[in-house]
Amino acid sequence: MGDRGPGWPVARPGQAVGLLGGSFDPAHGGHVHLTREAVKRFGLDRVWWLVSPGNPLKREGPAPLARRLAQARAVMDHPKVTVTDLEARLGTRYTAETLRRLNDAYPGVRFVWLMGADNLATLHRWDNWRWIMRNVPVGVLARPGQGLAARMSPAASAFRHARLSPRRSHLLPRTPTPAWCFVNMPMRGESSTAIRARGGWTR
Ligand SMILES: Nc1ncnc2c1ncn2[C@@H]1O[C@H](COP(=O)(O)OP(=O)(O)OP(=O)(O)O)[C@@H](O)[C@H]1O
Ligand SMILES: O=C(O)c1ccc[n+]([C@@H]2O[C@H](COP(=O)([O-])O)[C@@H](O)[C@H]2O)c1
Repeated sequence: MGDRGPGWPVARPGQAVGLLGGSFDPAHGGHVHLTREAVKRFGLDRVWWLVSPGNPLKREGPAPLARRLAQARAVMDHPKVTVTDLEARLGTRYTAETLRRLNDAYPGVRFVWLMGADNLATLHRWDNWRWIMRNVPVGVLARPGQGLAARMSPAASAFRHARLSPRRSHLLPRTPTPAWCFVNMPMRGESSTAIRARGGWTR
């Protein structure tokens, strides 16, 4: 089974596992809400929060990984959700590389990449973003003020043909790739930037 080591999360072949990558600097109610909605709407068996060693596009480094992990675990308490430092264990920062490695390490597991609408709007700046869209189902969840930018984004245009209707969102983990689905949900305005700005978290 690939190169899994101790402390790695568990998943069985056939299970649908959502991956929410993020800086979580800090984690907040918006992440929790996104995760609960994603479980319901995409029919996920598990969600793993991949607490990033550092977003390759962000100039300023985040708070230390151990502190972000501990805070995320305190915020997210759900039997289907695991908060993990898998990317640090793998030595990856780029999502495409993480996904390749996880597909090798967990054969038969149906991974779904999860993200808020703001990330779809800038996905075309990510390393190997077309590979991600072609090889992994992507579930996008609404975020305040980001709907138009996401729908008009280069990634949404390039993969227009691969968009799954939100009415069929629960089929996403089993839909042949490329496949992505944008679902609306009651929106939550929390952001890590806002929390840091009001002094609720220091790096
Ligand atoms: N309130 C929210 N609603 C929907 N999605 C969200 C929300 N907050 C974060 N996300 C999504 O969660 C993932 C991880 O987000 P991240 O850890 O960067 O939090 P953030 O609040 O966006 O942080 P920052 O403000 O520092 O950029 C991203 O895909 C992001 O789009
Ligand atoms: O692979 C890339 O090029 C890439 C560029 C920017 C962001 N990402 C990933 O996107 C996820 C969200 O990042 P963030 O900092 O907005 O929380 C996180 O898993 C990052 O590693 C990935």
